[in-house]
Amino acid sequence: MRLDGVGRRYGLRGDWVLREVDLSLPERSLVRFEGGNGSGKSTLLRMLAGVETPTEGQITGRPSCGYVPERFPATMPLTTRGYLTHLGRVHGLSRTVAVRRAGEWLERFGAAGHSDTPLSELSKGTSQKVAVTQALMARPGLLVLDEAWTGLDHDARTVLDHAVAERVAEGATVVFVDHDPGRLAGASDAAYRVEGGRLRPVAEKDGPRRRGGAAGGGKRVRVVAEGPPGQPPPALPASVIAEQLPGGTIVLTAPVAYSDVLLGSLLEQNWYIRSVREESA
Ligand SMILES: Nc1ncnc2c1ncn2[C@@H]1O[C@H](COP(=O)(O)OP(=O)(O)OP(=O)(O)O)[C@@H](O)[C@H]1O
Repeated sequence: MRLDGVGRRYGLRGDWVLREVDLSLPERSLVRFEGGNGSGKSTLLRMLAGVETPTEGQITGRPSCGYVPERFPATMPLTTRGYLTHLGRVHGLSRTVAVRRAGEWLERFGAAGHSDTPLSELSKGTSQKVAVTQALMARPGLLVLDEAWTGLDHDARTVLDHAVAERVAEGATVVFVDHDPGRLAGASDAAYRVEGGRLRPVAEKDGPRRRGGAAGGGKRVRVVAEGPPGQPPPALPASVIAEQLPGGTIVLTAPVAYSDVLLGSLLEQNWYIRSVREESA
């Protein structure tokens, strides 16, 4: 997906919120946006999600998109299940698959007990779980998360971290804004700051340690694994470093957020895990 000369202002004579944004968002990558209040982060994410059109410039190559807006409009007269089934259908899922996926995600987020609750009666946190679920259900190629962790309890935040890692490992582009600078630390492949109506890359804080790396340190896991003869390692996000040793052994270092997904995909492809160790940043 690409942005070329993208700009946005509200109204014909309004000030430009953003201008001259040129940006490439590769597949299988996690990209962080930061900036002060009112700098234009949500405006940028709305354009990425396609719910708002740039005033100038072009966005091309947008894959199917799941979007968690900063404020979730829980005003429809539907139950959680009814709403998620409806949204799943909008995203092109069959009714059966939509019901199943909604159930699975609500279970993961610890909100399965609220399937029959009207949206208007949900607590703020549960409502946020529904907002995140509707974005994840259709396994989108682009996931846009605007402060999506806000309001979630600790366990649900961890589930969302893992869900992000799963999407990236499956080849999606995930873009996010979060007020916590430690969110998904070390896992981002790129980071940008919105300031003064412009977008600029954030310099790496930990040097050229990681290929494709970006801002943030963060804990990493080191996995030593042996693959079936001749089999290449699974496709991995750029923030996972793979070092191939003679004899089919591979040493992978990955952000902690990716550890479950990484181990899962190695085991699925019949790799033998020799050791897993946490490394400090
Ligand atoms: N629908 C709108 N109509 C007019 N102005 C808008 C609209 N949406 C956003 N703006 C203006 O655009 C600017 C950027 O807002 P935006 O919400 O994108 O910032 P943000 O970086 O996400 O802020 P925050 O961190 O506070 O959420 C602000 O000056 C805001 O007032």
